[in-house]
Amino acid sequence: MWSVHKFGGTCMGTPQRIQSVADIVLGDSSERKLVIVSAMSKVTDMMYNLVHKAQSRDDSYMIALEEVFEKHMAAAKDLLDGEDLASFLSQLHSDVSSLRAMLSAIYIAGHATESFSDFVVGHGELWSAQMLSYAIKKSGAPCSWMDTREVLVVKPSGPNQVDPDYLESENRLQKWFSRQPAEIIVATGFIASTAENIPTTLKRDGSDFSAAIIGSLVRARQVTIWTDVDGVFSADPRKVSEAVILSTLSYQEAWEMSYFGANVLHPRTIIPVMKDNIPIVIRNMFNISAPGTMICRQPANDNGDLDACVKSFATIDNLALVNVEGTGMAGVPGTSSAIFSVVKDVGANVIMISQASSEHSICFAVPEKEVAAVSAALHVRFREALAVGRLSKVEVINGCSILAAVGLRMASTPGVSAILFDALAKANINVRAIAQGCSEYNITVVLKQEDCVRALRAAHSRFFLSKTTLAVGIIGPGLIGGTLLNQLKDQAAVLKENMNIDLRVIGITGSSTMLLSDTGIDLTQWKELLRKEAEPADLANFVRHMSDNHVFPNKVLVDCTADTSVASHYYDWLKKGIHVITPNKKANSGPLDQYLKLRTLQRASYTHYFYEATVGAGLPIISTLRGLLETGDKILHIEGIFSGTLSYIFNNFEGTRTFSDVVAEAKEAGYTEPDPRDDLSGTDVARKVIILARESGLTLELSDIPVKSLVPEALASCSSADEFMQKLPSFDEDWAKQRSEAEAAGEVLRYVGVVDAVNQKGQVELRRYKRDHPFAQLSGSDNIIAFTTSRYKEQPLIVRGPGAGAEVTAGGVFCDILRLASSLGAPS
Ligand SMILES: NC(=O)C1=CN([C@@H]2O[C@H](COP(=O)(O)OP(=O)(O)OC[C@H]3O[C@@H](n4cnc5c(N)ncnc54)[C@H](O)[C@@H]3O)[C@@H](O)[C@H]2O)C=CC1
Ligand SMILES: N[C@@H](CC=O)C(=O)O
Ligand code: NA
Repeated sequence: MWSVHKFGGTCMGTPQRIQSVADIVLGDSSERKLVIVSAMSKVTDMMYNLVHKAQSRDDSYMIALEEVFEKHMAAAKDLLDGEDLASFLSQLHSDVSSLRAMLSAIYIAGHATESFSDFVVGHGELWSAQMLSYAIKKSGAPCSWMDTREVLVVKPSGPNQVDPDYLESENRLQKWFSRQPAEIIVATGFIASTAENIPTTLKRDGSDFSAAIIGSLVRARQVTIWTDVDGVFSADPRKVSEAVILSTLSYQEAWEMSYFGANVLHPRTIIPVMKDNIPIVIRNMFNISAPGTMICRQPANDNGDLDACVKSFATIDNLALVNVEGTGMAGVPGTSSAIFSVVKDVGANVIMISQASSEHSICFAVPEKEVAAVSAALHVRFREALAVGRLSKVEVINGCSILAAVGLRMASTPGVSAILFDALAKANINVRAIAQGCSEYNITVVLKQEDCVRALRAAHSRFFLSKTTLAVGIIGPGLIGGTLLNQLKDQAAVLKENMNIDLRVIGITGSSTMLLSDTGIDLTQWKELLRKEAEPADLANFVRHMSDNHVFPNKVLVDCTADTSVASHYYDWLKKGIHVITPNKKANSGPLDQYLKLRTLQRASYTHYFYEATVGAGLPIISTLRGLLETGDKILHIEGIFSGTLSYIFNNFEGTRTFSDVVAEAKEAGYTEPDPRDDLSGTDVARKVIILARESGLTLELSDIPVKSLVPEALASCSSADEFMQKLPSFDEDWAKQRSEAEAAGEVLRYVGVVDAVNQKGQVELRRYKRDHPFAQLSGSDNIIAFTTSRYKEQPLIVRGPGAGAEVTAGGVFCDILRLASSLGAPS
């Protein structure tokens, strides 16, 4: 069976590319191959220019012809050698001499007929086909070249348009094959002849049309059109960076899309293969690994998914709507015919039409540059109807664009238009007019031109992005925020590949600068970008940037600060539909009424609020507690070491080491709060106790928790964390004394927090434990949390492990992001 390939001018642009084309052809294992080629890139223009020069009596056509000759001679010398080169060059010489003679005749006459011109121009294809066939023969494969003017017969069918004569062409082709039975045939694209054997061309449809006609004549298995793009995109990639290459398209879909200027074939080129159900594949010769887009009758990826019904989106700008309105139109046959005959007389092209069934108005879109003439002509034609009020107005609305959704399977699938209009509504886009024919392949909406790209992105993302695409905004790229960004950078591709979770950080804000992106910041250089390309930080603008983004369906703000004022906004963000994730303890340990309001909103909405890292960093503390409560267990008592910093300090405050040294180490290791006094004062532990108490149903305020502070009174009023750290050594002796007293009693110091659910109390204190107590066995920044519950009564449920530090905390926040993705529908 035949396989047909077509290579355009870009693919044949240089000798190296012609060699690659030969390699591609040789790599196709089909039984027989027919390869259609265009002229080398720019050659067709050069040839038209020769004719133009000659007929305008410009004798530089001679030099221009010489350039054409040189170009092909140089390419052939690069590509071929020996006898092949010699015979190609001799043919080239003889062709150029006859061209010289013909151009000279054109020069003298000052005129070229269309067939003269077609004869000259067609040489580009004759030469490229011969060069390629020699290049293929070089490898030993049997290959002939075909001058398609000998077989392809066409007749003019309109201005700049021809129709193939299939019967005659097939007869001639069979005769040609009987003379030349080679396995590989390289044929000239674009050129053909009339029934009277006069050279002509396929006009604007060019070599793609040749490939489709010949594909149909030989009943090819497949026609592959090689170009320089990976295939057909779901939307113009210059406008929608998320656009994807479509793996399959139906003939009708390709048709619809080509109308909108998508990089697909001209509709006429599809007709010849369509009648025989021959698939056309569009592939990139510069990226052989890309599978391309297959255009065929029955697209394969029919997975029944509603979202997959729309194949692509396209837009047309610079349109105007004309609205003809009036009570006198309803039920009067001939009104629309009168309107459109006026439009036809003006020569304007109607791009869409819409009329509601009440028939009181009819509106249609025309190119903006044609609307003045259309409007003037309508006013003249309907002067009387307007004067007596049968028509109330002929209105022009300039500055419009069309957005069209194309997809064969939209037909008879309920809900597709609902999704489209919902996406537009969410992006706050006003639709001015709508049209959908009953074939249902295309839904067209007219909107304001300035809204068009936004509308395109909103609609495209709704249908093409995975449901679990999450736009992420990071607030506070400090130790935890920065580590999280790096973890996201390292894991994003894996998540996308394995779980279909697409995480895009579209904003990062610190306290002085912020970095915004509509589609996703390059995380490999976020630090550098934040330094170089950032703008002054403004939290309100940052949040607006998130909520105004209509590319991504789901958004999450991750608060990695320790700031109370940032935490005070969670309620508003959740109200806006933005999910919130945080390791910041301020919201959950702040005023009880605000906490309860936040949690009530969270419960009532489908917007999520996750905060696992607020207690025990990445350790599963909140989730464990939730699991117990939600399955009906009853919390009696929670006791533990909740501070990574204080755990580290007392685990390492041994021997000759001073207390202040160990505190400095904990700070250096990233365990402390931004201000280490929050740890030493016990406030951080008290906040965690409050968070767990409230999670367990207790209604306590932070001030209800008695706390033993380890901050010496004299240092409580230090103006900065640095001053505090500098003055801390003066208290080392007091600490050494407390430690030796405990040691003398065979005990260690441990700073613990307690939730007493039975008595509705909480407590934070420095206790002494015997050396064999589990709390005395910890190391590093370990936290240990023991849950005593109705089910875990004899032996508590214990969670233990590092409870502070950049990697484990950021990991805990990351886990919450994935928990969010999973509640949005990500696979498990
Ligand atoms: N370090 C740890 O092991 C753990 C930390 N956490 C929590 O993580 C959060 C972050 O801690 P770190 O990263 O260690 O602190 P950090 O001080 O290194 O980072 C905080 C960042 O937030 C920025 N920031 C402060 N206010 C801001 C505002 N209003 N807007 C924008 N940015 C602002 C700061 O400039 C800084 O870059 C804290 O809430 C802390 O309690 C939770 C569990 C463990
Ligand atoms: N500073 C905190 C960090 C975790 O919440 C701690 O030391 O535990
Ligand atoms: Na945790």
